[in-house]
Amino acid sequence: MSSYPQTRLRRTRSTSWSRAMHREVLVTPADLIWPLFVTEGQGVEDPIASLPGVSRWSVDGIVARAKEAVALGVPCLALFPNTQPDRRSEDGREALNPDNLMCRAIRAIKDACGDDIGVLTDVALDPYTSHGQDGLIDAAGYVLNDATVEVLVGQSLNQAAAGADIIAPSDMMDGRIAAIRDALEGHSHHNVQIMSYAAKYASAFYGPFRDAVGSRGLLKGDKKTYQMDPGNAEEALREVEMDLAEGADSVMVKPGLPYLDIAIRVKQTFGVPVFAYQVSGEYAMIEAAVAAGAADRDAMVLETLVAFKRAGCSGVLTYHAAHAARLLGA
Ligand SMILES: NCC(=O)CCC(=O)O
Ligand SMILES: [Mg+2]
Repeated sequence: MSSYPQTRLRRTRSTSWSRAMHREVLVTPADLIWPLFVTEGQGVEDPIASLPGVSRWSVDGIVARAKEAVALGVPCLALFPNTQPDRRSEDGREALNPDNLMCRAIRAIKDACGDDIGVLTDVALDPYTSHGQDGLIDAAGYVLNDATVEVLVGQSLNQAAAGADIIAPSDMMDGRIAAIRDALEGHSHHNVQIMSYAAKYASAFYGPFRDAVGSRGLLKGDKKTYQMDPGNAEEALREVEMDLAEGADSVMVKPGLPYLDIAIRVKQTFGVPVFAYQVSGEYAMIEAAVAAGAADRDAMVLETLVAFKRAGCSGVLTYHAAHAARLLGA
């Protein structure tokens, strides 16, 4: 009888096989990039209180995580060093040391896993500076753009020489992608990619990360003179456009879930590979909800990841990567 709808969208939802058949986007382990924190020592696993379930690992433990990632089908790791306080300085020069923690971790992973896994390395000075800012500062504490870019170029070459596959500048200085691309080409690192943290916002969601790399207590002030204002979206498109013109292979939006509108706009405007960083505060929110008995971790993690895919992302940096890959592989 015509009082009933001809079109019933519930029809295709009525069974599990049909839902599977009509699903528009899927998450697979290949969509995940696993951020890992490296610390000094041997056999060290150092849990991070504000990121329950996440630890800093010494280089041997990082290699074990890399092998775990390969087995799980996770294609790439993102490395962050917890630099010892006595190796931090005003100018962050430890970033240029070919034997720094980061370079030792890159070499160890590449020795153990070769091209079975990609290594993405963060370029910015905050893990190396005594003031916790991402660049060099003047007497007033202002982060200097061009002087910082020069150091970032050296940091990038240092990481590429150690075997990094993807250089990921997270500093938000202007012009650094062109400078780094030029230097990589000049040193025959033609196939070293650049994933630019193109639209990185000055966010309240980074707190646990600063604990993890040991910069929270050091940081005075904020990063609002270089990271983006959360109210801006048009500006994110300009940031992305510039970084692509300067030679970025892919771009990142960060944080993740609160900025999905930016991810989809970048994808629809430029059609390039877009990645999102589900940052430490987002991870901590999920874990806090689970600890409070308010959420089902597995369902929530997978739902957030599919949201990134729906928003056009090629992949997601997430501290839940190994857990999610296990769920997806099961
Ligand atoms: N450059 C990397 C980060 O700042 C990560 C932030 C986070 O996970 O909170
Ligand atoms: Mg920029």
